[in-house]
Amino acid sequence: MTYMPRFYSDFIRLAQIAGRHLYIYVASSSCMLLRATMSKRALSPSASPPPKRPRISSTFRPRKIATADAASAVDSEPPLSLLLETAKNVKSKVKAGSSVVFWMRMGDLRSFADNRALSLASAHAKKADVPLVVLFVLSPQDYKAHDRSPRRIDFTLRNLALIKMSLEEKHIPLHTITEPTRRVIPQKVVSFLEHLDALAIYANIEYEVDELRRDTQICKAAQAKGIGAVFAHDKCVVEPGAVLTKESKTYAVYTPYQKSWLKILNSNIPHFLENCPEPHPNSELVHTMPKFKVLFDTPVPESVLGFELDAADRRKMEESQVTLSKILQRFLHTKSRSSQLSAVDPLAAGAVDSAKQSRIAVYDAERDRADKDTTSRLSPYLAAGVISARSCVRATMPDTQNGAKRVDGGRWIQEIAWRDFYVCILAGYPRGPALEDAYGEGQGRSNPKAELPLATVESNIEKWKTGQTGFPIVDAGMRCLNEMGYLHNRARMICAMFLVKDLMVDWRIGEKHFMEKLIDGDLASNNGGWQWCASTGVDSCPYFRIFNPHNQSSKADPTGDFIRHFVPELRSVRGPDLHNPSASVADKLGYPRPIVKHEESRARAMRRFKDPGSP
Ligand SMILES: Cc1cc2nc3c(=O)[nH]c(=O)nc-3n(C[C@H](O)[C@H](O)[C@H](O)COP(=O)(O)OP(=O)(O)OC[C@H]3O[C@@H](n4cnc5c(N)ncnc54)[C@H](O)[C@@H]3O)c2cc1C
Repeated sequence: MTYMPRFYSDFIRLAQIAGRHLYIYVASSSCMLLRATMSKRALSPSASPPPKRPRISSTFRPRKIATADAASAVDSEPPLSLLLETAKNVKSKVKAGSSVVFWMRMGDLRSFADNRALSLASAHAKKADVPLVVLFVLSPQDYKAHDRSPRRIDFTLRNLALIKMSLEEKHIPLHTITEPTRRVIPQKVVSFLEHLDALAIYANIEYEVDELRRDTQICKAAQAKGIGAVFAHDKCVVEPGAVLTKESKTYAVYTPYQKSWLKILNSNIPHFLENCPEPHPNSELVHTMPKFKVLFDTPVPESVLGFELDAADRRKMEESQVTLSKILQRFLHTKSRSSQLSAVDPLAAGAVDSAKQSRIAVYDAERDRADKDTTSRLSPYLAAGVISARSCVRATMPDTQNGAKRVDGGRWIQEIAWRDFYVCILAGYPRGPALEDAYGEGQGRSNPKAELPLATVESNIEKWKTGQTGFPIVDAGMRCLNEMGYLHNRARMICAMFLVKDLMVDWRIGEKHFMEKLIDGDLASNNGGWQWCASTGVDSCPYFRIFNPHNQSSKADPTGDFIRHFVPELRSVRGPDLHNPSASVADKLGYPRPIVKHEESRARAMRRFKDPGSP
């Protein structure tokens, strides 16, 4: 029996307006969480009273694991193919209309640069000489189904508020709907299209199963009413379906995928790296048309019920205004600094330019260090679509204007390809790739009851979540995640593998916890990352590769600064003790002793992998 993963129910660049820079939310010095660039939260300038905030029904229980029936339904009708087929299949004649609607989603929060569906919608509106309207649907049930973190929701709202203002400079309204019952979203959207007498709706594709099915429904309903529906690929550099094996299948192994990805990308750079034009402004007359005028007045809500930030998180939000391109430029042109932990302000003063020693130039050698700013820290922006993956790749091609149009495929570009890879896996194997359950079906990985009482397992999970395991690198990582909503990749791997292999806990528990905390939470990457660590996913780490947290600690944090920052109990400790404190040091400093013995748990994991069901 194969494991069926979750049933996928499912900062801002405001680049330039009228010659002035708009700003993005950025990771502040204390937190990846972002604060509005204004003294007060950047909300719609509207004077309208805030709309009633809908509740998520307490009876709403999203189905997390596919049933066999649901899985075979997904297999027989792959949702992405279904949507693409439906979108092609225009049966009725597209009627005349008086607007074009672009439906912005959580993953394409950019109103100016490089948004494919937005550009297409704008071109259509201009050609038809009708106004362009931007729609955003807030769906708390979908957020619950996807374990969205309040941080990610808050980030979305703050970005939306700024996008609304920037679009208004072009006389384009952004209308926000909050819909508490997700199953009615298709009819709500189609009614909105009818109300606006829309010619067509445009959106970038969301690759999760429920979202694809929802879009297929909308597509059919819109077409039946003579409204065009266009869904564009925008999330990836090379879209799902473009990189296939010789047998026309989605790759399940990264290395050949990445080679093929690079070849295909280089074979048609103008297409894959197209810089989609900004939307054209609407005529100012749109403000005099009652149907459109009211849309300018819809405020962006300040929060979504059930996803409010707690007071501590709110306090951590700090102001910071920078252009997003600056973060990227720093990564491309300045040296990494040990004064810069992986989660502090990516734009703190003191960066030093260097062509040979820039962070991207030494990325291959340094990327696993969590005690320096070795990586780009663009993931929150990429996950929210504030920056496109295309533009990240373009930025590494400085000679493009001079005619050298090749992507070099260096290590950092390979990470962007990993992101694409996981999206392809989600789209190509929506019920999950046919992989063996690492511990054997029915062994109850969330409760390895053969050995441990449930209470012990639950207590271990709690200690892992709160960073009280007695393994400094794991605790630093988990506390960083909790405090910042962001974690360095190597630290994610160490924490994840510890949960799965040392504590023998079902990786899905960790996957959910990460999603609920991360500001860059993304189903494809998070699920892929977790399955990699659990040795269950595509091209995952071999089961016998079990990180020793102490050894990993000295590699990921050779200076010890990362641990000392996030585990204040150990701030006075120097040398190897920091990575593996003795019982007497731990007791003296009030730091917990290790909750498991790594060598024993390693041996147990090996036994269980080789012989699922063994104690
Ligand atoms: C258990 C686990 C969970 C993860 N969950 C997420 C998640 O929810 N969202 C998310 O964006 N990434 C996730 N990752 C991947 C990775 O940890 C982050 O993308 C990375 O740490 C972001 O930091 P950065 O922007 O500085 O990355 P850089 O090293 O600068 O890489 C550039 C970009 O490439 C992409 N990327 C890099 N590594 C990976 C990877 N292993 N898989 C997929 N894409 C990658 C990201 O978009 C990243 O921003 C997870 C990894 C693990 C092991």
